[in-house]
Amino acid sequence: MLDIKFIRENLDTVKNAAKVKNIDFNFDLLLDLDRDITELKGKVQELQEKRNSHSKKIPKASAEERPALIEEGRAIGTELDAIKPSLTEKELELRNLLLQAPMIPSPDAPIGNDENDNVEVKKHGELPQFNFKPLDHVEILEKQNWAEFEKIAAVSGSRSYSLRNDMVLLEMAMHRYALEKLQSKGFTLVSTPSLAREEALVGTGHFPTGRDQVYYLPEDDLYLSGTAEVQLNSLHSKDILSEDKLPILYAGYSPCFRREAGSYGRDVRGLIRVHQFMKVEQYVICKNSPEESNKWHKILLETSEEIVQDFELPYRIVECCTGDMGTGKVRMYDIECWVPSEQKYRETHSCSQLHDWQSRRTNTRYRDNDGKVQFVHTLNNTAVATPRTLVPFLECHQQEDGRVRIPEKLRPYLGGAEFLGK
Ligand SMILES: Nc1ncnc2c1ncn2[C@@H]1O[C@H](COS(=O)(=O)NC(=O)[C@@H](N)CO)[C@@H](O)[C@H]1O
Repeated sequence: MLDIKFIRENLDTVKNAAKVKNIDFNFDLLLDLDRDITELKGKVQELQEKRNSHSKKIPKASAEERPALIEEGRAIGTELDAIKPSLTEKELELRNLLLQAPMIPSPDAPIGNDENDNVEVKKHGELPQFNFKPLDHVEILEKQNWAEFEKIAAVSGSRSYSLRNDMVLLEMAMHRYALEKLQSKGFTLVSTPSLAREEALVGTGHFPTGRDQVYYLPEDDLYLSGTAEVQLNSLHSKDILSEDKLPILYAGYSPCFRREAGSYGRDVRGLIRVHQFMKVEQYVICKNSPEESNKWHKILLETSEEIVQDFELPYRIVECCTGDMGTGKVRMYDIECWVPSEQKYRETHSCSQLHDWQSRRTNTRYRDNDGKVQFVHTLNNTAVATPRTLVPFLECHQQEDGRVRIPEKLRPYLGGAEFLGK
């Protein structure tokens, strides 16, 4: 969320942010509301002062003056009561609008419309060359009895899957590997619920615009979050942390749920786009400094690169353009891993810095060493998300005999096995 003062004083900058992010935002309505609220607050203040000075006269007044004075005081109170509901309504309307105002993107972020305008900034790893006809990930899974789709779809609906046998162990090995790596880098491991209250989804920026992507449980007024970022981002809501406690590094581990509304027909086969998946999430709260945010953005990205390299997957990094990064982001990189059956790179990680856009929503602050209270900066990145990561993994490591080679770094988590499958 932006500071309304910032918008008043930098209207062109904020209008440009909406333009380059293709966000249709009604600044005139926002500023009209802002003006109305300022006027109404002025009126309330004036009436309260009038009522205070007025009420002081009553004890000193004579018996015949008193009834008129009391009546006038009552009239002021009635006028005040008449203003408050519309002031409250306009303040709520302004807040809801402010929640949709776009964060200013980094001047270094590429300007563009959508993912086609994302810029490739790095490529790593040789693409696999097969001297046999490679299978796609669904064929590998079915050949090895490593997953089931049809029967579970009859039970759980579309975009569901169940992993079986060694695939369950491989998925856990990937998460265990990522969690241990993050722990070794000083991250606090946190298993989080997927259930979340509305304000936690507002806190990350998933609400108000992304409601249609989130499962809702009306009886309990709870939501199923699509990422542990939601829970981690509200853990310190309303806190005033001390600077020496920063940065806070969390590795969140949770089931993630997504409705994938609007993705009808996309990636309907297999494990790329499902309704429920597991993710290890890197999440950082740091001090209010663009340099500090850039430093952690780089660390988070490099950590995920290490994991992808340890999985021996060819990948590229793209910097997301302004039209693809979303409302709250300052800067965002995706890691995309090579999927042979599609002959293209597919997103497996998303690494973002948001400065104080989220912390203004959760009111997460810190007292700096000069005693000044400031909003923190937040960042997040995927460490590993399955089953999507299994797709490049199975396809790139498949052998002609149908087995799948296990990269050296993962073998200790799979009883030392060099291959899975028969
Ligand atoms: N519907 C889905 N099915 C399977 N995997 C998914 C799905 N949606 C996202 N993912 C995985 O989760 C990763 C992170 O999702 S994200 O929305 O891009 N980003 C976040 O959630 C951030 N909190 C960083 O993790 C994606 O890169 C992808 O690997």
